[in-house]
Amino acid sequence: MQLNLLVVAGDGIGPEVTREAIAVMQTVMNAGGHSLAVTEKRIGGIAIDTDGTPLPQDTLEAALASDAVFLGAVGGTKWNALPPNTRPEAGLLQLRAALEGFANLRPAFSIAELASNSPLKLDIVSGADILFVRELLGGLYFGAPREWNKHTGEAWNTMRYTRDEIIRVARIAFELAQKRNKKLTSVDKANVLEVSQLWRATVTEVAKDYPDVTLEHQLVDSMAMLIMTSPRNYDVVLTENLFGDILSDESAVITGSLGMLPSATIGGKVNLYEPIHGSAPDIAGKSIANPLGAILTGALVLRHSAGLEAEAAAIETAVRKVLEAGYRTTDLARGNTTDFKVLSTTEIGAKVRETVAATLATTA
Ligand SMILES: NC(=O)c1ccc[n+]([C@@H]2O[C@H](COP(=O)([O-])OP(=O)(O)OC[C@H]3O[C@@H](n4cnc5c(N)ncnc54)[C@H](O)[C@@H]3O)[C@@H](O)[C@H]2O)c1
Ligand SMILES: CC(C)[C@H](C(=O)O)[C@@H](O)C(=O)O
Ligand SMILES: [Mg+2]
Repeated sequence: MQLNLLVVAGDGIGPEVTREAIAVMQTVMNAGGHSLAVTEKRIGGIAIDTDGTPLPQDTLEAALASDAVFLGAVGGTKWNALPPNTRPEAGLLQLRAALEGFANLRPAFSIAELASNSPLKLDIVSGADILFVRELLGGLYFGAPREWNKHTGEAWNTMRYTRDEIIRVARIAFELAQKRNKKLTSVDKANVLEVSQLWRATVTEVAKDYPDVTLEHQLVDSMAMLIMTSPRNYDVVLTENLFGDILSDESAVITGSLGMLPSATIGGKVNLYEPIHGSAPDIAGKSIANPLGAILTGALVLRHSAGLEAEAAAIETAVRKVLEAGYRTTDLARGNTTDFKVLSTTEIGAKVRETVAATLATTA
């Protein structure tokens, strides 16, 4: 098969980690007689600098014409003073809205080889495997009115959801729970917010169609604590947009680094794939960024947009084998340094490619 992938690498470490992810995908697809046709376009700060807008029209058109979109990261200190609607991040939000994907799947898992990387105790993280389903097109991110009134010194945003927006993302979460451990935890703030009361009532109603899935509701503040104290209690976790943004970064603590976690956004016209981390201005340009989250995002592209399950699994296995062999990026290099070898972004990417190629050659 041929997959037409639009790559928008963006800013900071975005291009560094994206390069490695695409190279791994190319290796795997070529080995299986498939082809990955890559088109590259600008988004974010780099697009502001060259085109005067964070989402140029030709990027948007190429995205809508592609089979899938892969985004590295956007943003950086250079553009921090801009108002929200012209910042690099606005380009990403416009792209998400245009592609219409509303279910952002964010796995957060413990990897045995990295368990000692987590500040959490081994017996707490070991075996944890959570799938966040984060609603991506609603809530405070897109609700109107929104404004910072400089004259009155007031600012406001609107957390808004419709019943239909909640139903469609809840259905995806329940269907995923059916294929996993049949447990769904819905996160809200229903003790304070009307929008959360609607969320809870609607999810409870949708649950009637999925009697094999156990539904529980959890308030977001206590959930932030429970995810750290008992991550193994959770299977699929359904959240509105902002709660999912926060809880998924927090859950990177289970894995040991924000640089490890992938995401896939489904349900719209074209799927969008992004590692969950940002442009990491503090480490950009040093070739020390961890590309494994981006590489695992590549596995999600193959699984959800190319139907290549075995190839996706081969990438995930290769990442584990590279860690098992003791290779680490700087963010993962905690503990006794004689136990592992620290590699650069490009070096660890090459290790994943070698490993996946060797695995595919033996299984061919
Ligand atoms: N999808 C995206 O494009 C996206 C996501 C999050 C943040 N951002 C943007 O990124 C910029 C920086 O935000 P931030 O600093 O709050 O978050 P960040 O995710 O960029 O970085 C947080 C911390 O994690 C580290 N980190 C992140 N990814 C890493 C990786 N792959 N390897 C090693 N270490 C890694 C960074 O060095 C930093 O110390 C902001 O402009 C923000 O808006 C973009
Ligand atoms: C950059 C920003 C718009 C984005 C978000 O808040 O969704 C990021 O934090 C993420 O997690 O993908
Ligand atoms: Mg985030």
